[in-house]
Amino acid sequence: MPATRVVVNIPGEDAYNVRVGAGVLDALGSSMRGVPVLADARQVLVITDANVGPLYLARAKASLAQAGYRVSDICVPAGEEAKSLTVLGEVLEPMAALALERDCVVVALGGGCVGDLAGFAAATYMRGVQVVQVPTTLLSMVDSSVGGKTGVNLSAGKNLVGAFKQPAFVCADTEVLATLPPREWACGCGEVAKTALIDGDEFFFWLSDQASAVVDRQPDAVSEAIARCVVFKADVVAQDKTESRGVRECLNYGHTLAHAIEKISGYGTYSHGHAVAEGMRFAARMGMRLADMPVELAQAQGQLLDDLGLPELGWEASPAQVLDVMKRDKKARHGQVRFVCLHDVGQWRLQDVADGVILEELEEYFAQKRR
Ligand SMILES: NC(=O)c1ccc[n+]([C@@H]2O[C@H](COP(=O)([O-])OP(=O)(O)OC[C@H]3O[C@@H](n4cnc5c(N)ncnc54)[C@H](O)[C@@H]3O)[C@@H](O)[C@H]2O)c1
Ligand SMILES: O=C(O)C(=O)C[C@@H](O)[C@H](O)[C@H](O)COP(=O)(O)O
Ligand SMILES: [Zn+2]
Repeated sequence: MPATRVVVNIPGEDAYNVRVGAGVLDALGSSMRGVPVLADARQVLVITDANVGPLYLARAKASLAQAGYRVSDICVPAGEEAKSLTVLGEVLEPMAALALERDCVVVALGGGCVGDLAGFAAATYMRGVQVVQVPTTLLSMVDSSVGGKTGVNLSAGKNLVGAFKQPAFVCADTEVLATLPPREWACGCGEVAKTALIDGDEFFFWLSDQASAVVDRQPDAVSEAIARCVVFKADVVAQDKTESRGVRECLNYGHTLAHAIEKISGYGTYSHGHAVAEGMRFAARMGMRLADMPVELAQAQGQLLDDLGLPELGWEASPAQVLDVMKRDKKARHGQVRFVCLHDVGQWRLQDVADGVILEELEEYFAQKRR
């Protein structure tokens, strides 16, 4: 299957390409030379993690060196451990020690954790240098590498510090997905399902039909799922780059509970995508109670998640603690938690939910798990 290209054209930003295809990693350097803001750069810093580095760093570096870049690299811990202020410091100090100048380029080679950390390092080093995202997980190809949200976690909650920093280029080599463990595959499917549900009927029915092909990693289905997600996300971000116009919040469907699950259970216990899937199931409770979500839609969503290998999670916490963490969510206003609720596929609204209602629904949700 030939590589595909999606152009992300956000007002006020340089347009950038998302290149998706088998083997595109080997053309990373030459592709970057074709991007005007990267063409004259000399220094490249590749940031990767302890799992991805041994698998793909040599290939990335060879391609970059062949294109004439002087390449250094830094390896960070795998997973959420990398998304901390401590690790951010452990990246920024060596950047200065390497004497990287303002025209250097940071290349994020890894999943969403590397991408969020490296993007934030690029946003802050010398007040901002270019970043190229090279996503290596399904989740990062369908979601995190595009749109410019970067950042790290605080002990109070997920992604509580960060910056909007659009990449100059995104290089998604679908071949590297072959080494992705099954848990991480399902995790990516969580964000694919989210995107289909907020996009509309066409994507939702396609995904419902193709769920087993996606689970089995059939190349055509996987490439199509990635392309559909990127096209949709690019359109949303182009309308609302900084989530300030009431459009981008849709990408947060399922995330109100998801981020609470991730924080309370200890980052990394449940993957982000599994938490998002659970969060969509919980958001359906809110949707049915407060936002005209038909029960049939909640059932269809549940079926899709089951079919994608995302069963309900067996986690538990005190409702009061969950509510407390939810109040740190970036969608909350004046202490009021707000959920993205669906009233049809592709039709959503941001719903204020009273504390008492959240507590009641959490009680019932946990009670149902115990039955
Ligand atoms: N910025 C955004 O818009 C955005 C969007 C969605 C999610 N996120 C964030 O992304 C993070 C999750 O990203 P993720 O699911 O990619 O997790 P991740 O980065 O932790 O990667 C998952 C695991 O797979 C390993 N891995 C990565 N690529 C591999 C490969 N090709 N072969 C073998 N192993 C590989 C990693 O080392 C890690 O252990 C969360 O922190 C989430 O908050 C950000
Ligand atoms: O790009 C966005 O916008 C998203 O909300 C995508 C989400 O999948 C992603 O998890 C994001 O990091 C969540 O953002 P946050 O602002 O709630 O931290
Ligand atoms: Zn997410």
